[in-house]
Amino acid sequence: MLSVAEAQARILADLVSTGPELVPLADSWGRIAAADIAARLDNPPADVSAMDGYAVRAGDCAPGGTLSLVGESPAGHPFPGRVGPGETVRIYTGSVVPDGADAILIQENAQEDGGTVTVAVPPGAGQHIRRRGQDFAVDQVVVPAGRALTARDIGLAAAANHAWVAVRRRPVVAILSTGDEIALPGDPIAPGGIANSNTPMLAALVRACGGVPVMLPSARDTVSDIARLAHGIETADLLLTAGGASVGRYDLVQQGLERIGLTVDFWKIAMRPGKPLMHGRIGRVSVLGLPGNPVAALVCGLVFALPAIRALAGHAERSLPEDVAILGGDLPENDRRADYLRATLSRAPDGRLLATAFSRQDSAMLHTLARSQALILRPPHAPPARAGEPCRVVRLDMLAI
Ligand SMILES: Nc1nc2c(c(=O)[nH]1)N[C@H]1C(S)=C(S)[C@@H](COP(=O)(O)OP(=O)(O)OC[C@H]3O[C@@H](n4cnc5c(N)ncnc54)[C@H](O)[C@@H]3O)O[C@H]1N2
Ligand code: MOO
Repeated sequence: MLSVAEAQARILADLVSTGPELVPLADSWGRIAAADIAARLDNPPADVSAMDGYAVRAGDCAPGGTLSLVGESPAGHPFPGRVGPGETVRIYTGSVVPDGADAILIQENAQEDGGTVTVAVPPGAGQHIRRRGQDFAVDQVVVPAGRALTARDIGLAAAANHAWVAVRRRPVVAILSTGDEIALPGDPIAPGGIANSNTPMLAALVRACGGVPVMLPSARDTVSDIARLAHGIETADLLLTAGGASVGRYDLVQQGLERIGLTVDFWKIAMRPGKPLMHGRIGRVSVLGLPGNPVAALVCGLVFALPAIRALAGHAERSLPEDVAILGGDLPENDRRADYLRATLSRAPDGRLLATAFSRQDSAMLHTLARSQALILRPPHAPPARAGEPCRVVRLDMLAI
């Protein structure tokens, strides 16, 4: 069986990011920059005042001295002249500093009377002046390609004079759940039936990764129904299936998809939950066959679909947030499958992060999954571990998934 790292590498190996599209800057939140965004101007575009007061020549200012007021520089209306010896110009926060001036005398430290300004406390040279380009300079990259735009990036790109930005097209991810027993949530559940939790859960995961989920109707456990529902999948960027991945008589996802051209890259990995994971391709579309047990579907979704969707979306950051914690309880020796244990997080008295695994790790138990703040990572063949020992965790509490 393949290791988790090998499986991840093979899934990512041939994924190509989607192409760019232009969107209005204000609509670009959470989108992935398709190219570096470079400043179209210096910011500030000129030397400007950081305070309301008077533009002066610092050398002319002495306590009790007077200056002659020769004009005004309101924001957006720069003073056209020059501040000569013994002169000053009224100025405001954000206004352009006139030529000749080299400091701002704040108005609390001055007294204006007619055409004269009396200095109470002189400013130091350069004081209260924001220099041209001190925030960023023209042509400087302010948002690098591959970054998911935040509100702060949008403010920055706007300041850099961009109205539109090139972002990656969101990858379209089709989701196909299989199983005679599954019904739409809210519908009557027949005897032996179960509400379909995987499809809406995976759709939310896709959306959180920056993709556009397309929820296909669920397939019955027949080769023909699976092939029928996945027909035409070539227009998607990725197909996620859930269920029918294991070895039972009715686990028919591979056979169903083979009818429409699936070639399998690998099947089964050394991971718990998630052993029957399958990866393959139908034409240009990558296929991830997730196990049906909902916890296995979601954990495999995090470990394999998340980096794949982020790669398709052109996201520079593809890995899950990890941390080191100390174990809140003893753990037994592990077998050959990498284990992902649902756990809560708290703080030990010394402030260290404490990860405590739920006692039951059945991969059908969604309630413990929803309550988990972390997944404790147990490498294959890990020896028994005692409470207080360090462990690696995936920080589910840092993912809005
Ligand atoms: N003899 C063996 N049996 C199993 C093995 C094995 O190696 N040998 N592997 C086990 C592991 S590990 C897993 S995980 C499951 C995966 O099975 P499938 O992917 O074939 O999933 P199903 O059999 O279709 O369903 C499993 C379970 O999950 C429920 N389910 C399925 N789809 C949904 C859905 N959309 N929403 C909610 N619940 C769903 C389904 O009713 C089953 O209870 O196989 C083990 N068996
Ligand atoms: O993926 Mo299965 O859940 O390992 O039980």
